[in-house]
Amino acid sequence: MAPITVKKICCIGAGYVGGPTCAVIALKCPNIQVTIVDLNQARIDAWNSDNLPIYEPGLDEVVKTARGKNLFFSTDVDKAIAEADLIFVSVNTPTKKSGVGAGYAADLNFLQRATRRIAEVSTSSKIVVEKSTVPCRTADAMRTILEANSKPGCRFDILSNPEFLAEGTAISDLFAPDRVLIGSLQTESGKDACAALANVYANWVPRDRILTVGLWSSELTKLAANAMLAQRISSVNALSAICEATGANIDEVAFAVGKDSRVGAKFLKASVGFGGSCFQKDILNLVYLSESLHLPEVAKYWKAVVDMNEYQKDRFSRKVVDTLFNTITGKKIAILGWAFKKDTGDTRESPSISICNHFLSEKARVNVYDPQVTEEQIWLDLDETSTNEVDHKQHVSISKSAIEACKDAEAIVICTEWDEFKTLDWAKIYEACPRPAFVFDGRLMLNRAELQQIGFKVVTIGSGDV
Ligand SMILES: NC(=O)C1=CN([C@@H]2O[C@H](COP(=O)(O)OP(=O)(O)OC[C@H]3O[C@@H](n4cnc5c(N)ncnc54)[C@H](O)[C@@H]3O)[C@@H](O)[C@H]2O)C=CC1
Ligand SMILES: O=C(O)[C@H]1O[C@H](OP(=O)(O)OP(=O)(O)OC[C@H]2O[C@@H](n3ccc(=O)[nH]c3=O)[C@H](O)[C@@H]2O)[C@H](O)[C@@H](O)[C@@H]1O
Repeated sequence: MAPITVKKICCIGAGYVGGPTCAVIALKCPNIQVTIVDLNQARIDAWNSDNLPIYEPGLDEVVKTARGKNLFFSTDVDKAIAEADLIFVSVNTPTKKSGVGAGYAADLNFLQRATRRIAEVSTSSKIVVEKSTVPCRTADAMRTILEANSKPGCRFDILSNPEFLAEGTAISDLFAPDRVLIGSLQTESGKDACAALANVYANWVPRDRILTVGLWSSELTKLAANAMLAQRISSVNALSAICEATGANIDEVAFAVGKDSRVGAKFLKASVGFGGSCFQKDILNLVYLSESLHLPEVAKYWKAVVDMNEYQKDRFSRKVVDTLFNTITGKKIAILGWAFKKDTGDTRESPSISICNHFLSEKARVNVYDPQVTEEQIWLDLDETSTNEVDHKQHVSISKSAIEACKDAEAIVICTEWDEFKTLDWAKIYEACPRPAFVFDGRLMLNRAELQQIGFKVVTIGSGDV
């Protein structure tokens, strides 16, 4: 059979993954027409405007270069499916909120609806690519749905092509990925489909970085990669508690441990805990999968990574209260950073939300500043997570600058590692704070000695003295 040449791509889901990933494909493959579709009209309108729906360094330039040439954003899902020869399914797969597996299993409703739509509107054969993160063997369910609903003469080859980009560095990750992983059935047509997708990536990714494996290995690799990354953070955060109790310093410990080339230096930064839409969701998904496979010890092992993360967020919040002489009632606390990490406006599962809610339960007055997160989003996050113990509308205010947020604050709590916090005029901030003035560095990012020199009492994750 002649090799399949992909000419038209449709991406279902214009979110944090579908948008940047397929915009980069369009940029790097001028001969392929890429249409990114979504049911959410507001999101598509934003993709078609000067104000893109997500903040990601370098994304504006990519979109502006390709949009209108070979990159299109639309709500006409059916038309884009019908025209495409390859379809990425890049819809959300959140943790299930109710029913069997609630709190653990992935909710595959969006994925299944998109799959059903592909079957219903396709009049020609398609390569269907799982881009969303899914439990192992989801491709089986997709195949069953596609085959049961397809028209005569349409065949569907299903590939798994999980995405490894991290938010904040999505564009550089997509330009130069460590690897691209493609899983397929090891049948002739499965391998042909795999080769067709590999040829798309080969427009800019070196061949030796394009890994081709079996479908189930590919699906499981994505969950495994996130679980192992998160495990490193929980490990270093667990050690940070020992450091605080012994006077050891977690940055020194992590640096020395990471010098062992078998361990490696990356992803060993102690923090207030990991956030983001995926680590927790994907580990819980792995826990559920392990339990379904009657592997309770394996489930328990991975669950501990999430438990340690909850412990770290709670431990940090308690430490703030303890240090402020066991009460923060009525005290003003500045939270610097609301996004789950720097260089993104994404707040999903951000540790700042849990930490703020902890302070609110102690009836503190909280002032929040983040350079990228909108006021509307901060209120939405608090509305969604409020326990109704305290009226957050009365106790929280949102500032337009870090300096404004810190004015009159008895404690300044760094939750996100935005670069601008390093270069703030800390002496000026100190002047506007009541004494004693505390800085809680939840990201180990500030120069402790300089702050102490100014007069601040400094408390950091993973080191002993105040
Ligand atoms: N956010 C990230 O950094 C990464 C996410 N992933 C995975 O990628 C998947 C997508 O994640 P995000 O892009 O963050 O989600 P998202 O929530 O930002 O975007 C998903 C989009 O799909 C749309 N959608 C849902 N059902 C649809 C349908 N039937 N037809 C058309 N559009 C539909 C939604 O309206 C939404 O705009 C998830 O499985 C996630 O685990 C993987 C790697 C990185
Ligand atoms: O599947 C996904 O969604 C993605 O999840 C993560 O990417 P992301 O969540 O965007 O960001 P990370 O850089 O991994 O950070 C996650 C959280 O861990 C925290 N973190 C990270 C590294 C570290 O050393 N310490 C630490 O606390 C970050 O501050 C953040 O809250 C993975 O890094 C990506 O490879 C993966 O594709």
